[in-house]
Amino acid sequence: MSGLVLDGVSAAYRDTTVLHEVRLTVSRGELLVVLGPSGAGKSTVLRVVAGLEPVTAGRVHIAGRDVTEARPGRRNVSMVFQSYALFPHLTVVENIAFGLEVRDTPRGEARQRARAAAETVGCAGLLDRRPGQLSGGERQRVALARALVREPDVFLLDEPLSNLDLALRAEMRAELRALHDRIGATMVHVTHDQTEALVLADRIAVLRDGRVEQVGTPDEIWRTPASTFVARFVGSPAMNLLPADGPLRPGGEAPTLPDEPLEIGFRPEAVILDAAEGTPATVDRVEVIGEDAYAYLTLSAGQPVVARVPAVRRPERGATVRLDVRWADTHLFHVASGRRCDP
Ligand SMILES: Nc1ncnc2c1ncn2[C@@H]1O[C@H](COP(=O)(O)OP(=O)(O)OP(=O)(O)O)[C@@H](O)[C@H]1O
Repeated sequence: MSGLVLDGVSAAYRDTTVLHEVRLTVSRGELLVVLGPSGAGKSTVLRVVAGLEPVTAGRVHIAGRDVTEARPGRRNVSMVFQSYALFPHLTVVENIAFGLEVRDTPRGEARQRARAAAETVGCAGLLDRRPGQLSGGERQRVALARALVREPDVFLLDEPLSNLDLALRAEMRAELRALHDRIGATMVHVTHDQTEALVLADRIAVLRDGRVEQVGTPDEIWRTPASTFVARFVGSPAMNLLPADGPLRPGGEAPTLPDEPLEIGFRPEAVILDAAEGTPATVDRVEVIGEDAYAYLTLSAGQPVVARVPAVRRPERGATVRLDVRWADTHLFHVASGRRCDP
């Protein structure tokens, strides 16, 4: 059974449509990450599911129930925000229990369930503190416990890790995944961070200008990006894209190409730098990050290419190198539509 279905959902702020017929199905117990750049409409997807914004077209189903017209309080979803939105004057246990108490759960029971939720997310030692006395990571746990305690049909997480520093973010990411696996909850997690999406998700929905560009497992998104947009958005540095009739002729067995303008995509790690028969390129800049180096090159016709090489074998700035890439490591896209071409 589906945990959540968005069936052709459109939404608008005043006269501006920001979601265009979004179709998404999240299975019960699945963790779907909605990934996209700023302004793509990610938060609006969550707000529509939570009932905080009306739809202008389409239907929303939660746990098999059509909730398109239902008020937020009747949807049984919990939302976790980037800002945590904890009440500063309440203690941790009061913050967690709050949502139950306003729904008339007897106080004793609410507190007991709050303690159990705090236990689940690892903040049981903080129950009597107030939010001002907590670190960012601890506040995040409390916000998660508060969402958890209501046993919602769907968890909606809006960039919940983006206020944390890099190390804590990686740690909380792993914990969030473990929490998901433990409680088997249906979750929709919004982020613009592709690493977070690749690590966390069962499936990723890439959103662009209010439209779903591709939905797939992290592996599918990485290995068979459906468009140049997805290809460039997922991966850092971004995938290289060159005209197929340009100077770079990949090596190995060539596919039969359709007779229309195409782009060849290949990731920085697919570039071979010291190929005997390769295409000449100039090294503009080299960045070393630990064991890896990224060489920023320009081909003779002026196109930029990024190559990842072991730091110990990095070329010198200003040097001329010969680069190659194997057909097997390339992706093809139609220039006109930007969509993937699988010849
Ligand atoms: N209350 C509002 N009134 C008018 N326009 C809005 C409102 N909220 C968002 N928008 C617009 O709707 C579009 C989608 O916004 P949304 O917040 O859903 O994007 P997002 O992908 O979550 O972005 P971010 O990653 O920056 O949070 C943007 O163009 C934004 O400017």
